[in-house]
Amino acid sequence: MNAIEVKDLNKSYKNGVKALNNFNLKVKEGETFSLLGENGAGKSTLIKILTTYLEADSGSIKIFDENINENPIAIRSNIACVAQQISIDTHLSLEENMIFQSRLYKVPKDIAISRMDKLIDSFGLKEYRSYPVSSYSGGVKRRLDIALNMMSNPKILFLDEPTVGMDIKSRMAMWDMMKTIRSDFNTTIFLTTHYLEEADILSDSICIMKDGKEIITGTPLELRSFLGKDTLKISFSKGDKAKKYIEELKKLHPKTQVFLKEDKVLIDTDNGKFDLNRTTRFLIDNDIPFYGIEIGRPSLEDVFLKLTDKDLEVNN
Ligand SMILES: Nc1ncnc2c1ncn2[C@@H]1O[C@H](COP(=O)(O)OP(=O)(O)OP(=O)(O)O)[C@@H](O)[C@H]1O
Repeated sequence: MNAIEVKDLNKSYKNGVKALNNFNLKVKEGETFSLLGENGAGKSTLIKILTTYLEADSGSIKIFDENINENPIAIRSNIACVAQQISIDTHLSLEENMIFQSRLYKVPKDIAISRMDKLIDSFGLKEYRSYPVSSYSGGVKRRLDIALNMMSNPKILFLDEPTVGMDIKSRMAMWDMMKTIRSDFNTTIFLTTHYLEEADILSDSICIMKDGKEIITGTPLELRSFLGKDTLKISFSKGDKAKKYIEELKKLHPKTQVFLKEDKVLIDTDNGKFDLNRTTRFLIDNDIPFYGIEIGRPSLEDVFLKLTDKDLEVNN
């Protein structure tokens, strides 16, 4: 079943900006879905519409097969949205916040207590249970905020850039938490992030959007294979050495893209193994002092940069 199904969604603001332009999307139940796009692509507008804070101009949205406009109150009780600004009361402890939240959602007391225990246990938050939330770091506060939002047992959890500005240790703790939400609670996660590595690690599906349109949706593997090519990477001791030899490498690979990235020359290739062999031979035969040569698959970042390139036509 689809948790979310969006068809031909349009939204323009009063200033004339068309934030969503015939946007389409499907998110499957139980998956972790990441929405990627440059600043201004329309991600926040979409989340605001999906969480019923904003109305679209046209198009349709179904959340678990229910039309969002027909019963927004029922929809709201099935979703939770954690924005970048935390909603947890920092004067209270996590436990006090959770009990308060359960009352807001009219969760019976015994269910609320067992749910709270399970959440605290699953997320490894015991040490943060009883002290005021204000006593913890920003990264911990954000994890507590997510735990709090899980008290209503949402079917879909929207996370808007949950790790922005965090150090790597806090980000990894947050990733563990998201993996636990998926595995222990079967909650569908709808994530926006600017960190491609994060989307790659966590997502079942990724949608890249640009100018209010979906450009591509697929698994991280499918997106990577979109470029369909290997990249040959030749490392030099310094950037100026790479610069010195790039012209010769361009002559060896006249039909593909050969470009400089710091102290490396990168070459797109359709036949990695063949080009690896002949390029290595060329470097050795011509006494070119390289450090190393390797072939690799394009990263998600390569795909993202290619697809969101300002000069690229969007054909949907
Ligand atoms: N309230 C508003 N009034 C007018 N224009 C708006 C409003 N909110 C957003 N926009 C415009 O709509 C477009 C999409 O904005 P949106 O915030 O949805 O993008 P985003 O992908 O979330 O960007 P970011 O990654 O920077 O948060 C942008 O051009 C933005 O300037």
